[in-house]
Amino acid sequence: MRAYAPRVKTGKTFMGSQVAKIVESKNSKFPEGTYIVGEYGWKTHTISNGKGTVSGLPSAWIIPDIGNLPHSLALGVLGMPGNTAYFGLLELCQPKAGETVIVTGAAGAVGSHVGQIAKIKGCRTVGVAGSDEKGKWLVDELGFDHFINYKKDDLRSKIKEFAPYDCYFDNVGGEISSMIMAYMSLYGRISVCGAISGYNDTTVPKATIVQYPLLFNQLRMEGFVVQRWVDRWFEGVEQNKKWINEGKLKYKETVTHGFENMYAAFADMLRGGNTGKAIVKV
Ligand SMILES: NC(=O)C1=CN([C@@H]2O[C@H](COP(=O)(O)OP(=O)(O)OC[C@H]3O[C@@H](n4cnc5c(N)ncnc54)[C@H](OP(=O)(O)O)[C@@H]3O)[C@@H](O)[C@H]2O)C=CC1
Ligand SMILES: CCCCC/C=C\CC(=O)/C=C/C=C/C=C\[C@@H](O)CCCC(=O)O
Repeated sequence: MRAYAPRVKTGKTFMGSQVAKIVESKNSKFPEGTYIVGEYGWKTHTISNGKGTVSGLPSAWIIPDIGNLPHSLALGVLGMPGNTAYFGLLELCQPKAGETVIVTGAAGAVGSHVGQIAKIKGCRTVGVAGSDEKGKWLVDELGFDHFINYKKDDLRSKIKEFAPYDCYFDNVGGEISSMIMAYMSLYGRISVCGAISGYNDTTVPKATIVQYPLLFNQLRMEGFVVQRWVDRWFEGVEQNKKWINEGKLKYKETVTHGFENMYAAFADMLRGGNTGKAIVKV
């Protein structure tokens, strides 16, 4: 992925987070047998001094008591993507009951979670994703009110049909986002989470002007990286766990088996092959 390439030099381990079991320890804070989340990259085994990583997240962190839920959720709905949805939506968009929230990348780990939090908060929710199968899951199982298939539908007319939007949670950037911004309400809020539509671009794309809607509708647009809320990390995890246990928050994992299939799983995720969180089980 070209956008990330400057952070990953040739010959270095590729970035990634993992759930791991501690098999041997000389650190009493991380006893043998405990399950942790660590940002160790694409590895089968890691030797760690237990200190934080460059990202500033509380890495490695011991997975809190999650009852019978699978440990892999600490990579998704009970981990970094879950907190991205929780803080990125609630802090930046501040959705209120009765408002309309639109989210792109809606069937992914972050997007599917964002739409459900919006529903929990009493909002009308519109999801944008790349297949009708994903749309069916969003509407029939997760309770989204509307779905737009950006690969098939007449995008602008669909965006217009469900408008205006009080909140836009942007996972993809690019032209879809420019279009959505043209259909926001007065004082709408945009949380810029990601720009996956451009991560593999080889040239700097030309952009549609977003200043007009920002100006005339007096929108607020703010980017974030989830590390911003590192001090409140376990607030997010605990709240998401509570919603799962109350049956208000559902999740899906797309699981690939085998370390040797890591690259294929990663490339497939970029092409939209995953629904919910993409996991590789080693
Ligand atoms: N700011 C932050 O702190 C964080 C940001 N992120 C960002 O959030 C976004 C979602 O991450 P995550 O939930 O983990 O990933 P996802 O699980 O959503 O997987 C990526 C999805 O993106 C969609 N996609 C791929 N290419 C395009 C495109 N050209 N246009 C529209 N959609 C596309 C695909 O679904 P489809 O079938 O719908 O095309 C694919 O399944 C990413 O941009 C990621 O970088 C993630 C974590 C933290
Ligand atoms: C450097 C250019 C990147 C281009 C995309 C930028 C932002 C979007 C994005 O994907 C942000 C991701 C943020 C990730 C945050 C944390 C991870 O690095 C560590 C996760 C550790 C964990 O507990 O899971």
